[in-house]
Amino acid sequence: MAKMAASVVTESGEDVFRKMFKFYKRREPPPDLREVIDFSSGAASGGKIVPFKLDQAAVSDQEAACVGLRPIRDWRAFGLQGYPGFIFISNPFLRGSQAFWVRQCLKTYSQKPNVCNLDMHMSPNDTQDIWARSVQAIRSPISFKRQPKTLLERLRWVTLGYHYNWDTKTYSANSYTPFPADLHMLSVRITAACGFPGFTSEAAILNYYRSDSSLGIHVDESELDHSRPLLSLSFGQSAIFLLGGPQRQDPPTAMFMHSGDVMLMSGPSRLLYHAVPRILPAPPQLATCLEELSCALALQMGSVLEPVSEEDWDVCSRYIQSSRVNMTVRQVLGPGQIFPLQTDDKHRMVGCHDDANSGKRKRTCSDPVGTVDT
Ligand SMILES: O=C(O)CCC(=O)C(=O)O
Ligand SMILES: [Fe+2]
Repeated sequence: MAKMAASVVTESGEDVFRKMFKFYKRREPPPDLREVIDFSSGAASGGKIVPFKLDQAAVSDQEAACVGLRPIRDWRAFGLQGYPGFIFISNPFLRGSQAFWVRQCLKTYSQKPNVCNLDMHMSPNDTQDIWARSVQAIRSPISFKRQPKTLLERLRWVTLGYHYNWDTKTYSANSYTPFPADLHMLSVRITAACGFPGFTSEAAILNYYRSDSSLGIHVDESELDHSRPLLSLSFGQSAIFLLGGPQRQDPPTAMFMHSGDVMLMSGPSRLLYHAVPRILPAPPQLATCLEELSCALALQMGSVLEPVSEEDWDVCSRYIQSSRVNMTVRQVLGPGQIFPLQTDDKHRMVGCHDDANSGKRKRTCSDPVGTVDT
């Protein structure tokens, strides 16, 4: 791979990013993962991982605990040489608190008025309560073998706040529902600790990955204010994340994202191309931590976390045994900024959610630049 990354376009004329995407997506023979950076262990860093200095005074221990985070001084935060503005925090969550956020992603944020992929071809009545319509089947011992799939198993994306329009690749004032207060609070605390006070969570895209899902090469540029960071939170199974350059064909760096890991793309890294070619089982030492997600958590006064019932956790833990959920939280508008009357096509996101199993793209992806061969 190192040899391949040396030039931007290979002999076959295929760009290096696309080639690496295919390399890591490949099943047979399985790809060599030795060059994938693992922030949890420091593996394959090649000296590229550097410590990142957090603003410890920005968030008190109690404020951190209220959203399920460890004291800031205990976080393991890193930067990556060659990627100024890219910040990686290796699972800053308190033991047991990820369960709450997983439950929010599966049970709460999937509810109306939020928008999801199923709304694209089903009536609002039929997508009314994805969780309630799915739990019984998921809890039955033969559920994962059974056909047809539950709505929860068919969920691919949910949008919050300003709902991203996959066709026009824009946000608009006309398509907005209140952003969840708990997720806003989590986002504000993380971004403040990373040196970005006053972050306003205005939109989020939640991606639900099954073991054979991937996310194509794209850049998130539809937001109108790129001076605000893009915050990414991952739960469940692990993923390989490819972080590229400002040009689509620039060679990317591969890294693992495990459950609880947090990433910020800010400054010069805010508009870098990236992709998720592969979902992988959580490594054994982290898988035990996933099983422990339901352990009782001492809740602080003022905490946004609520206890997760055993029944709910039973469904969540079955789901994340084979799935990954990622939330990207975005500030769309700068202070005092408003949407232009007519949004134009320069704010485009070329991401597309591949589902290798269905052979169909779950997101409209009209720009061929964003298309990834599967
Ligand atoms: O799943 C991930 O880690 C990345 C998600 C992403 O890039 C996006 O939603 O724009
Ligand atoms: Fe993205």
